[in-house]
Amino acid sequence: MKTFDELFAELTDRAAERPAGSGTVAALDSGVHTLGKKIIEEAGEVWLAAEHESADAFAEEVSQLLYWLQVMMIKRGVTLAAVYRHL
Ligand SMILES: N=c1c2ncn([C@@H]3O[C@H](COP(=O)(O)OP(=O)(O)OP(=O)(O)O)[C@@H](O)[C@H]3O)c2ncn1[C@@H]1O[C@H](COP(=O)(O)O)[C@@H](O)[C@H]1O
Repeated sequence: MKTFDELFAELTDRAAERPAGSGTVAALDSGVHTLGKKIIEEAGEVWLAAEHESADAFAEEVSQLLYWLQVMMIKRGVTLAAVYRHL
């Protein structure tokens, strides 16, 4: 288990070190347009899970949406602090 901030740190390392086989590296290389479509897809899955699935299945979909949002943040060079400023 990891926190939101811990995942962001891990993904930031992946972006810097670019280890072979990292799905995050491949996702970053796919570009903002592709990442945007993935975020929309995952958001849809969150919505459907909220309406039709268990709490645990819903939580899993939320975790995936958070992952893809973090990948987009890293792609755009946006830090957690920049986001937290708006909360
Ligand atoms: N938390 C995640 C995470 N959440 C979601 N995903 C990706 O998002 C996809 C979402 O699954 P779906 O079922 O919606 O999509 P799918 O249709 O099965 O998958 P696709 O065919 O669309 O890729 C997963 O298949 C993963 O590719 C994640 N990929 C990685 N992580 C974590 O990120 C860290 C770095 O991972 P790597 O870069 O792969 O080393 C590790 O701690 C991982 O656990």
